[in-house]
Amino acid sequence: MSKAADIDIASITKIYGTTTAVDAVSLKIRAGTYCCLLGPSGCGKTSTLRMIAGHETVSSGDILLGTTMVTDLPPARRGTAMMFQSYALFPHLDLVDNVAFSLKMKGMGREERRAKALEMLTLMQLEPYATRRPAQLSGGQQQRVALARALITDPAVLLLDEPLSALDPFLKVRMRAELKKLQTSLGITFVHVTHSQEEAMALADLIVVMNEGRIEQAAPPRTVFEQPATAFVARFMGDHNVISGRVLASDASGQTIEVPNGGRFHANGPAADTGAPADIAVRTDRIRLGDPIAEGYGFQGIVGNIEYLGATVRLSITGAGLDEFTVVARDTDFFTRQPKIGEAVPLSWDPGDVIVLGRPQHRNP
Ligand SMILES: Nc1ncnc2c1ncn2[C@@H]1O[C@H](COP(=O)(O)OP(=O)(O)OP(=O)(O)O)[C@@H](O)[C@H]1O
Repeated sequence: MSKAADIDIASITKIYGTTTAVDAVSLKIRAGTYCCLLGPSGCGKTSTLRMIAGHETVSSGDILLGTTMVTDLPPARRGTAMMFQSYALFPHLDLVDNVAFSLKMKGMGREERRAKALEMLTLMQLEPYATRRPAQLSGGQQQRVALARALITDPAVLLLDEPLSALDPFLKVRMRAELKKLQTSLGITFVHVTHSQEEAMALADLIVVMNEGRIEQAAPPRTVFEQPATAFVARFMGDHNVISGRVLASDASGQTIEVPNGGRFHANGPAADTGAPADIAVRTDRIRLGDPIAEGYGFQGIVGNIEYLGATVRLSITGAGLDEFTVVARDTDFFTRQPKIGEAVPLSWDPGDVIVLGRPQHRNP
């Protein structure tokens, strides 16, 4: 296999007609990283991937792979390979010829390319099916053929566009583990587009959260989850309550934030201008039910809905001027108190559990 390569994306923009799909995105992906581009539909993640692959031209900006400027190189000369969402297998060719196809395009002789393809099929545990056609395979097996076909070109970077989306939930989890194992054993850089938080958390060393053509945060999964940089990231990753309001008062020790219908909350951290918009987040599993409330670090909420989930119970709460507020209580904590729908309950959290959210940073450090 080729040596893994750093990817250095310098302020790439993609404009389609009047739509700016990718807006001056800069990103460094270290060699050997499993990177997930994560975001809602239309945020620009596929366009970013396709520009790295060379299937889409950049409107401006540059892409460096290792020490090579690849911005204007055709896909086959970049050292990248792409695995498509639909797998794009040739229905009339057997697996060996499907996998060997790109070697044929490069002019490699029949025996040599078939031998290499068989080697790759063996790596993917598909050797017993080598003479079958794609339609005679399961979804998971077809996906492995598509992987074999991408990897046979010996790429430094594998680009994957929603590779698991066609699989049923059970297979998805199994193939996810196989992808991670493959990336670790090959040691090459994977860039994987997904809209699933769970998939990105399970796979990535580096999660790049995108929104409206920009990067909201690029960091390891634990950082993205525990220290979401922006309200968008906190909401998109889930399991956080975002409290949005304006700074009522502020000093060196923190801010008091007022929400539209009068609730007031405290956040430790840097001072901010009075009247400025301010967002904080508190994880849904960090809220205590029934304890005394330290002023500004909780409120009296009304239980709107209760969902029993087994190990935890999810409560939807209204009150204190907040539109949406969720508490995920451990089953034992919930059943000790057993609040009912419509009941007022004290909800509280520790000052250390407040995350002060900032503005999008657009690049990773
Ligand atoms: N060929 C195109 N022509 C015009 N607009 C396009 C084209 N491709 C993408 N777009 C637009 O660019 C924006 C970003 O699209 P992109 O496919 O990169 O997003 P995405 O995050 O991958 O979305 P999805 O998850 O739905 O695939 C969208 O508004 C989309 O409609």
